Amino acid sequence: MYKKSIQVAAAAIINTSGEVLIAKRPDDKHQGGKWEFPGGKIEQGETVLDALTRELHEELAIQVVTANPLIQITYEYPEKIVQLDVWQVTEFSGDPIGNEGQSIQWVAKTQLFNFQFPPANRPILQALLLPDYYLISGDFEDQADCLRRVQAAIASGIKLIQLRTTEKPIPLDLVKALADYCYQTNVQLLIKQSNCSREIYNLKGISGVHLTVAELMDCNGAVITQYQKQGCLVAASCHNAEEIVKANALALDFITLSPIQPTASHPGQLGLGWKTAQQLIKLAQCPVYCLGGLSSSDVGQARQVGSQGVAGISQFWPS
Ligand SMILES: Nc1nc2c([nH]c(=O)n2[C@@H]2O[C@H](COP(=O)(O)OP(=O)(O)OP(=O)(O)O)[C@@H](O)[C@H]2O)c(=O)[nH]1
Ligand SMILES: [Mg+2]
Repeated sequence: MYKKSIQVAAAAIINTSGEVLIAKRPDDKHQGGKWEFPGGKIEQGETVLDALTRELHEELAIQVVTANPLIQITYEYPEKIVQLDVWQVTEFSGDPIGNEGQSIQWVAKTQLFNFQFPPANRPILQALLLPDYYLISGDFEDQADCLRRVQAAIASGIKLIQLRTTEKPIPLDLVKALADYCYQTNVQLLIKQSNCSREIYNLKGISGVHLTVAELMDCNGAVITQYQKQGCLVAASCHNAEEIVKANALALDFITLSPIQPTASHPGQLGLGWKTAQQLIKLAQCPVYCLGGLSSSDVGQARQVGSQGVAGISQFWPS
């Protein structure tokens, strides 16, 4: 059956306290009664930013001053396909009002999950909550050294960490020490599924699991649902379209895409380059971190091609 596809510009408007503005959709509209990020259909001849500016003026009586791309999501509803181009609006003039009679509310980012949004919106909430950098742990000498490096990384502003070790299983003492520290500092710690036992995911301070590409391709939805029901984030490493399609089917919370540039750790392997990366990121229905041969100075470029930011080991792991 032919399904109509519509292009929509939507805004995560953020105030100086870091809260996000949400609005309630009228009961008689598609996904009526649910909360949304204000916005609407892109009209013929409009750029996304034109449409966003027009819609926010119509719906909220504000004028956009600064807006940057956040995430693009394509979602297939039973009756239509919606392509949402979501931008973050960090500066605007005027005081937002429900100009079409709709309720509006400022909400702390961490409270967004308590509101009912259309099903297309789940990745948008993740994109708002995830930071620009994803640290993948590198080599360390012993447990104390690992903890020291993680602490230094957190002190430098890192908020999301994947513990990657070659030891299987990861020593429980180490995981507990790291999880404790991450819990205290409000940092999200992900563990590789392959090298730990299930009980680890019940530890306070463990935020989720990162799947290798082999685990991703081998995985079924029931396993993922079980993790997500426990409140765990599920991430995976992807390198091509096939793997991204699998990550989409499993509704993962985020992925890494690599290698963007050639790296010393994979000699002889070409990088995807930014152009191919951009196409692959568009295909992904969750936030994507660019990985491989990048440094913190690449975060602007990474966001320009639609990704969440940059992941890395060598540039981010303290010595
Ligand atoms: N604005 C907005 N639309 C969303 C979100 N999530 C989501 O699935 N949608 C869907 O995207 C489409 C956007 O349409 P809209 O109703 O806002 O369009 P519009 O402002 O131009 O209004 P109109 O219906 O009067 O033309 C709807 O099908 C809506 O269900 C969201 O967070 N914000
Ligand atoms: Mg609208």
